[in-house]
Order: sequence, then C-alpha cells, then structure tokens
Amino acid sequence: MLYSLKNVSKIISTPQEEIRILNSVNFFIEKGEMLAVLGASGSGKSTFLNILAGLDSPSSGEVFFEDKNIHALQEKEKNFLRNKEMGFVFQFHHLLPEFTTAENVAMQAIISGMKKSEALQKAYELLEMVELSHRAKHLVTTLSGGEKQRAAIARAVLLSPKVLLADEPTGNLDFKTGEQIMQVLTNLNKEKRMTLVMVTHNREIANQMQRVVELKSGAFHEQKMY
Ligand SMILES: Nc1ncnc2c1ncn2[C@@H]1O[C@H](COP(=O)(O)OP(=O)(O)OP(=O)(O)O)[C@@H](O)[C@H]1O
Repeated sequence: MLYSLKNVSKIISTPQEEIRILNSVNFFIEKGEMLAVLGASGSGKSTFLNILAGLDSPSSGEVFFEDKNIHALQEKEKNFLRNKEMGFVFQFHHLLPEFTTAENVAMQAIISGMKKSEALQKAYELLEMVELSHRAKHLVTTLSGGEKQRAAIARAVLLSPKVLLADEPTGNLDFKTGEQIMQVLTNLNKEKRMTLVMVTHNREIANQMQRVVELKSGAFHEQKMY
C-alpha cells in the first residue's frame, strides 16, 4: 500500500461556516495505481492532494505514506519525503524563466546534490520521453503551454519519485494537448510503475485513469475500479 488514510477528517473553519472536506474517511491507494479524483469546484480536491503531499494537515486521523505517518514527521523528514519520494505537477508550472528547458528539468536534482552533468543527462533522457528533446536548449519562456507542462512533468519525475501528485495537469490546455499530457502520464505509470494521483473536475480526462473516485460531501465515491 502506498497511501493509507485512517479515519481522516478535514474541516476548514471560515468566519461564515465550517467546511467539512473529509468526513472520517478511510481510503487506500495501492502502489502502481493510476487514480483520478473527480469533484466539483470547492469539493476539496486540492486540499486532499495537499494532505497527501504533507503540505496541509488533517483535522483528525492519520495519513500513512508506506509505513510513515506523514503528519507526525519532523519538518525535515517531511521535506525529505517530498523531495525524494513525491513529484508534483500543478496547473501552473512555475518554471524558471531565465533558464533553458533542460536546466529547469535538472535544477531540483542539482540543488539536492546530484552532479550537474548527471542531472542534465537525466534531463535530456526525460525530455526525450516527453518528446521535447528538440527544445532542451531553448529558454523555457519560448515553449508553448503544453510543452511547458511536459517540461514540468519531466522535472517532477527526475528523481524517480514513488508517486506523482498532479493537480489539474491538463486544466489550461486545449483538448489535443491535454490528450498528449495524459499519454505522458500513462507512459510513466506503465514504464516506471509510478503511482499517479490526479485531481480534476473533468470526467472525460478522469476516465482515462484505471480507478476513478469522486469526492463529494466529505466522502469518496468509487466510480470506476480496474
Ligand atoms: N485556507 C483556506 N481558508 C479558507 N477556506 C479554504 C482554505 N482552503 C480551502 N478553502 C475552501 O475549502 C473548499 C475546498 O477547496 P479546494 O481548493 O480544496 O477545492 P477544489 O475541489 O480543489 O476546488 P477547484 O476545483 O475549484 O480548484 C473551498 O470552499 C475553499 O474555498
């Protein structure tokens, strides 16, 4: 098991109301799974993803990543988990404009202590996988939206994380480009056995994943099981 959520609740208090995003949820994600989390705007998808990333804490209950109780870890251990075991892809990719595509992909690994030549070598391999090697030496600002998203995916997987957490990775892209991104994500899952957790409000995109759950009124409803 990669993730185990045990009796997890998440309540957000605002001056107007208490929003119950997760209501005593027991939920499991297997290693190698391709999971889509569907839900209406405001249902709590991003909050759920942030909890899986250790960036947000549940109000009660426990979230295990393998055998580690994420929210009981020291900040340093949590950072280690995030850097080494998890990869992130968001709708807005935060690439560094003054660097080339390959440098952007390699940067985090270099900061983590990998030799620059090795990190760049890996970056080139991954750019090939996402069909972007012809743009490796171009400034990242010259890439199209879909190309930037593929570069962001290559960056997220350079350190071979166990899981890729993706928040609306096709959100601001046209249909065809969105399909390309889904293909890249599917290949990563197949070829590297990388677990994939993607949140989206798009049912058509979600249905391309093996397992689909819908987050609604604080509970997960299984929509599709492989
Ligand atoms: N820090 C916060 N303070 C107050 N309210 C918050 C906070 N974070 C989230 N919320 C509220 O919690 C609810 C869930 O937010 P979340 O962003 O997780 O939903 P979502 O399903 O990802 O939505 P969308 O699809 O629109 O991105 C929303 O009503 C949001 O306004």
